[in-house]
Amino acid sequence: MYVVTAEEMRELDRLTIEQIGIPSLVLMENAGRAVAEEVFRAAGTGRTRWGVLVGKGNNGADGVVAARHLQDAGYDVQLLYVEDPSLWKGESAVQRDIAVHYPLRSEVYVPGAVDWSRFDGLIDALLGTGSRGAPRGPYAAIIEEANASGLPIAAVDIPSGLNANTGSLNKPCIHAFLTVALAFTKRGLEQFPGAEAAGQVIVRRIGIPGGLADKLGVSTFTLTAEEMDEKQGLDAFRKRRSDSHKGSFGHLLIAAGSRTMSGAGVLCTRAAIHGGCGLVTWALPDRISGPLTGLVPEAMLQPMEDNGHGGWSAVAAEQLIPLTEGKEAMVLGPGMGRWDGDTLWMRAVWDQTDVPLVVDADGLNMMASSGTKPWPTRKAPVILTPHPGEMARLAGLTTAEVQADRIGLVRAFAAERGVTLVLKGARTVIATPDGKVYINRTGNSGMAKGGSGDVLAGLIGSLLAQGLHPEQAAVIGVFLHGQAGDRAAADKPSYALTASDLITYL
Ligand SMILES: NC(=O)C1=CN([C@@H]2O[C@H](COP(=O)(O)OP(=O)(O)OC[C@H]3O[C@@H](n4cnc5c(N)ncnc54)[C@H](O)[C@@H]3O)[C@@H](O)[C@H]2O)[C@H](O)CC1
Ligand SMILES: [K+]
Repeated sequence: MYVVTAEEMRELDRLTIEQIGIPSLVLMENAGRAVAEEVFRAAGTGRTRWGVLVGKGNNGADGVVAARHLQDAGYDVQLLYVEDPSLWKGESAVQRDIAVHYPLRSEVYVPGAVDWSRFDGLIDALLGTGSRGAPRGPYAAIIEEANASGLPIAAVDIPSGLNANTGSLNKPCIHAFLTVALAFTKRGLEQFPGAEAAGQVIVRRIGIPGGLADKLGVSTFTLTAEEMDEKQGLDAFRKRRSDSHKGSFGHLLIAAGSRTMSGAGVLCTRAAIHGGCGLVTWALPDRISGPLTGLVPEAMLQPMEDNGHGGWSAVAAEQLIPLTEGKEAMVLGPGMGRWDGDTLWMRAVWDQTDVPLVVDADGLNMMASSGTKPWPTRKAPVILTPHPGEMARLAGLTTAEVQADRIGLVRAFAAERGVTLVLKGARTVIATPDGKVYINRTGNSGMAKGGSGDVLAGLIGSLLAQGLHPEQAAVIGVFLHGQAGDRAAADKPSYALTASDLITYL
């Protein structure tokens, strides 16, 4: 599904109206009717007294249309105009006049004077994609009162106060249980904290042709299960050739684990095996290889020169590099730890190997220690899998800055570095070097635990080793990782979910 910015949405509206010739009022009628249908679906015949909070722009006008349709369906509806509607222009004025003649009951909002107990629910039609900055004046006051009322709020297009492009919340911002996104979902509805403020997001067509988004070059997407099958080839990938042997599914090299973080290597290796690749070789410091023998019996262990403490510092890059021969991909980083000179070491591996490479955890930190200057584009593809903290170090930002506009950041970073980038966290985003961004919707808070990332790195490496394109490996890996978490969370409380469960449920 396409995910648009406020600017893209405005342009799509404009093209539909001016070039296709669908009048603005027709789009608005479709929008308001869709909102009414979804509110009716959610509230049924139990909660029938609805207040509609109406702003002065087109978002408010959509709300007036919704009010008409809800009244027709038998609801008791009251418009609350946030500003004096006699000053309104354009479509808003048209809808205001229709409301007078229909008639719909209306009043102008006076701060502190609304008896909210008259309502069973509210429709937020205050601000949409035309809003700028934090809600001001009476808009701010009515949002505060509406939130404080405790009533369920259904938002038209976006919750008022949400930054539609980044998902950050202005103060104040409506907290909705339902958001009816018009024509396309918006970036801000698909990233936290916006996704939380929006509640359930339902996208409704209003007459803007879907193909127009492609024409305009919209390149941000969410992926439904159906789209995973059809567009990302997940269905085809699941069908393993019956005349296959272990050599058919690739050989993955994993460089991971050290004395205090051996589990990262175990999880990564197990996830890789469960992800379907034919062979996995796990390179690890010699001292820990003994105790771990037999823990992952399906993998081959490659003990490396030990520094005496189960660490990697004695392993020359020249010892690791030849191990990539005959491998289809490599994962580097989970639980490796850090040591003096590790950045140069990592750079040597980067420059002198030509297998597709997944860099995670300490591998990313080694890269970050060289500063923010991009490393030369590798011959073979690279997938970086940072969490927000690692991303911050790579980009020379704070974690808060990373989280403030995840989509904008990953798109720019992936393009600049020529890598596929997986920025983890609730609603993981994946950016490709050619400027596409995918937002993942699977997964849950039970996965917010140490080890989840190691599983993801191993899984993506496994998919790369099986010959998937880096974009496909990253998108399918992230999707399946979250889906495994969702299946696990259906069987046990999310508190009790473990990274090992993710592997089981793969
Ligand atoms: N034909 C169409 O274009 C369609 C649009 N749809 C709906 O329209 C909104 C976007 O409407 P727009 O008129 O561009 O803006 P808003 O209603 O979001 O904003 C109204 C108005 O509010 C003022 N304002 C802006 N920021 C603030 C603020 N922070 N505090 C207070 N006031 C603010 C400003 O003057 C704006 O003009 C879209 O979301 C859809 O709901 C329909 O979908 C149909 C097609
Ligand atoms: K709104």
